[in-house]
Amino acid sequence: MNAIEIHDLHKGFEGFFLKNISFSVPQGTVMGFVGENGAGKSTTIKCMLNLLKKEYGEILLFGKDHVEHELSIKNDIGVVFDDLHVPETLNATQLDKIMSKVFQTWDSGYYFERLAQFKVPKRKKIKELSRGMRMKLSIALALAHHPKLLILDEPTSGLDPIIRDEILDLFLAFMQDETHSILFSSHITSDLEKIADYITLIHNGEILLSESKDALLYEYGIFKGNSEEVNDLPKHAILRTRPGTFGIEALVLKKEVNEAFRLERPSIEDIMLFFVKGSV
Ligand SMILES: Nc1ncnc2c1ncn2[C@@H]1O[C@H](COP(=O)(O)OP(=O)(O)OP(=O)(O)O)[C@@H](O)[C@H]1O
Repeated sequence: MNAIEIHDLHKGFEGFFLKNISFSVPQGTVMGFVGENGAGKSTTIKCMLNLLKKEYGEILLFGKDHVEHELSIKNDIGVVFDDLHVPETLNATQLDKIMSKVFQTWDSGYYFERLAQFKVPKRKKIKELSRGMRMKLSIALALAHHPKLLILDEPTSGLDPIIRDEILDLFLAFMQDETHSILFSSHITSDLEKIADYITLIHNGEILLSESKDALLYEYGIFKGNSEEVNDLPKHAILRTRPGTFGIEALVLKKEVNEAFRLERPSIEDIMLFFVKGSV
């Protein structure tokens, strides 16, 4: 089963359109959702959560229509945005009381364990917490009703590498249950390299690719050379080219290229740059 299935989603603002957005997140997997600023990641996520009304298309969460079954679906989802959107004068203990009324499955024990693990003070007002602490609190809030799906919109942005690592470990622990799934929107491609099973790249409101991370990292290669050398590559093997430091760089399908060509392994960031900035 797919935890998330999006077919042909359209949503427009003045000067920006999400067009034909289609991708799926199989249950038990982590989807990295990557794209530059303003590419449409948050808009897609807000449409999924029905915080923005879609214009057209189908969104299924756990196989059910996301609007028709909104209430039951939301019990099984934990959401983290890039900041904590709750009244700033509350503290973590007061939030526990509120959330226990919102979710029948709210687990105060688990919530306070996470706060202790993350050293988030229980009685300090939210406006007095550092950005890292607010994000950790946000993640504890998203997890403590034991959701099956986490929807994370830039949960690690602006955090230092040590806190990011702790947070990624928490997500990896969440994924120990095979029925759990994560949609993880991020600019930080190294985080996605660590945690994602699949990568979906969105650019200017359109999906440019949605593939398994291993396929991307092992089936693609980068060839660096001058224009004559790049011309010697089989045309059908070249996905994108872009100017390099000493000539041209080509993103190629490894299996279509003779072993005589020395290829480098791409990172997710390389692949993103080739697809967004390279030429076909
Ligand atoms: N409520 C809105 N009204 C009008 N335009 C909007 C609204 N929300 C988003 N947009 C526009 O839609 C485009 C996509 O924004 P979105 O926030 O989805 O991008 P993003 O990929 O999440 O970017 P970032 O990584 O910077 O968060 C932007 O041009 C933005 O200005």
